[in-house]
Amino acid sequence: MDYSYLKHIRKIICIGRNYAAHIKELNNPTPKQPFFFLKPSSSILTPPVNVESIDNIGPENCTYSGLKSDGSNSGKILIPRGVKVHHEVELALVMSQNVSNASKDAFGPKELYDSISGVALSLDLTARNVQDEAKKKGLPWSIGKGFDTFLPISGFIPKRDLGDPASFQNAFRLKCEVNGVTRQDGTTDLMLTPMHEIVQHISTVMSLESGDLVLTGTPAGVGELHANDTVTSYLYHGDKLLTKMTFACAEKPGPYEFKET
Ligand SMILES: O=C([O-])CC(=O)C(=O)O
Ligand SMILES: [Mg+2]
Repeated sequence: MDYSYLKHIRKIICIGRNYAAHIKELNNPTPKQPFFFLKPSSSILTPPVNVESIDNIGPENCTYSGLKSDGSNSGKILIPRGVKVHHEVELALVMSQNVSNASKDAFGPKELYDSISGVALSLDLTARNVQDEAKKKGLPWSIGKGFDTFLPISGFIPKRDLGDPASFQNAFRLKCEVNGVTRQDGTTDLMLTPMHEIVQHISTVMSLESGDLVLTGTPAGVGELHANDTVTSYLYHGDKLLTKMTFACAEKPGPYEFKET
């Protein structure tokens, strides 16, 4: 697995509410235009070297000291005290070109395809009760989305494995299982805003730079993760499994505890 692409990230942009059934399950309003938020690169977590070793990775190793020289940062998903952590499986785009202030008529599926080097499978982990409080109080989502280990992400999948620009939008299926039970299973043809429009829109606000990641929103079925759970996600292109990743969850040691104020 190639994680070296993670060393070139300058920002991680995540689209919210891009699948109708997920909007409905959280009783959220449908956005009139795409909205997005940022996740810090310190939340990156890569899969363990082999799944058999998963039980041997202790949560004691819970301070972040940067990515390893190969771009990896393997470990467990850490559940902060008092936090309801939700899994959100998402397709991530890996940008390979700068896209700045693109206009709608000049940026279609082909331009999107030309501006990425490939994709990755990701989990936009969300501290749902922290986010709920932030929503209620009109505060930012940075805490709810940004804890360490809140961006489990796969190795790089180059675009040569991904068909042509015309079929790209509808080609993927995302799945997430917790302890062997399927929680999320959705296809990218269900996105409310297609990927070329997402990137075009983002670029009118903040320019996308080579290396940036764009997470494209989650399908329905989000749910809670607890310490000792095992979460496995899958990314398919048509019927072909592109990648699969498995993580264990553990309580996060240290001083943080969420209490609604
Ligand atoms: O937290 C949320 O519900 C927004 C979001 O990231 C998504 O829809 O993928
Ligand atoms: Mg999300």
